[in-house]
Amino acid sequence: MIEQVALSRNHTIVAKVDVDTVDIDFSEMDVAIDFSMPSAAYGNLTKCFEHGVPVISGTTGWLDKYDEAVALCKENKGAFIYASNFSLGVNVFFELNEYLAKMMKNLDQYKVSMEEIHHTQKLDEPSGTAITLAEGIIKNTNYSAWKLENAPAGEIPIVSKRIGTTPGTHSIDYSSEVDSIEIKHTAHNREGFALGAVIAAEWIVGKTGVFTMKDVLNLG
Ligand SMILES: NC(=O)C1=CN([C@@H]2O[C@H](COP(=O)(O)OP(=O)(O)OC[C@H]3O[C@@H](n4cnc5c(N)ncnc54)[C@H](O)[C@@H]3O)[C@@H](O)[C@H]2O)C=CC1
Ligand SMILES: O=C(O)C1=N[C@H](C(=O)O)C[C@H](O)C1
Repeated sequence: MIEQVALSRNHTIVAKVDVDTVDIDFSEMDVAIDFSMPSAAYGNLTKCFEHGVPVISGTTGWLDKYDEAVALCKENKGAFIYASNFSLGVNVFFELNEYLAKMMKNLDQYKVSMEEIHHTQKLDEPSGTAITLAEGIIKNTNYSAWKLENAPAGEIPIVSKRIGTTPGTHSIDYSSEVDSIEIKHTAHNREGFALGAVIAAEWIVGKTGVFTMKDVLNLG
């Protein structure tokens, strides 16, 4: 999908890398896009930084090494964007989530919960997007952590479901005894993720530093 979107925007694919690729020619690359596997992402980023190639990273499930990746990028005067979700709609949804969380902060009668639904091939749970959403709530409320399923008071419960070929659905619910407020993002297909990643790749060429999709999309 990334290749298709990149070609449609008049880019050239100079290398395609998979698990069995032995030699990579970095010489013609303006930018690399990594959507691989949790266990592979950090190694792939490292190689790109060492070769002075900016990286757009969409792989989830490797963030225990995010700080190391940032340090390595800076050390090599490289350029780097990680996003748990590159779709334009989800990046607006991230902002909406934080805005709603700020308003709900002092309304103790509402309890928050989150649900994410993805295809059955997905390796990680909860989704990277759900973790970003939970972090957005934690930053703006008195919730201290998130937990899969049964969370104790003060932590955000996340329910992960794996159903068929679902591209990615995330919903956040604040419920009280008398009513509920729900916000939800539904990806209709995977094209939005690829388009956002290619837009980020176009944006980062020629820049040095560690950025986010908020920078790319100029979202306030
Ligand atoms: N940030 C975002 O917007 C999105 C993130 N993702 C994430 O991207 C990752 C990949 O997801 P999918 O495309 O659904 O998985 P997939 O399984 O369809 O594709 C992953 C590919 O990576 C390859 N691979 C394995 N080891 C590799 C290595 N060492 N170097 C390079 N490639 C390697 C696999 O052979 C496979 O072709 C997951 O972590 C997923 O959560 C997926 C969609 C959107
Ligand atoms: O694995 C996927 O498919 C997706 N992964 C990302 C995530 O973990 O949040 C983004 C999107 O939801 C699709």
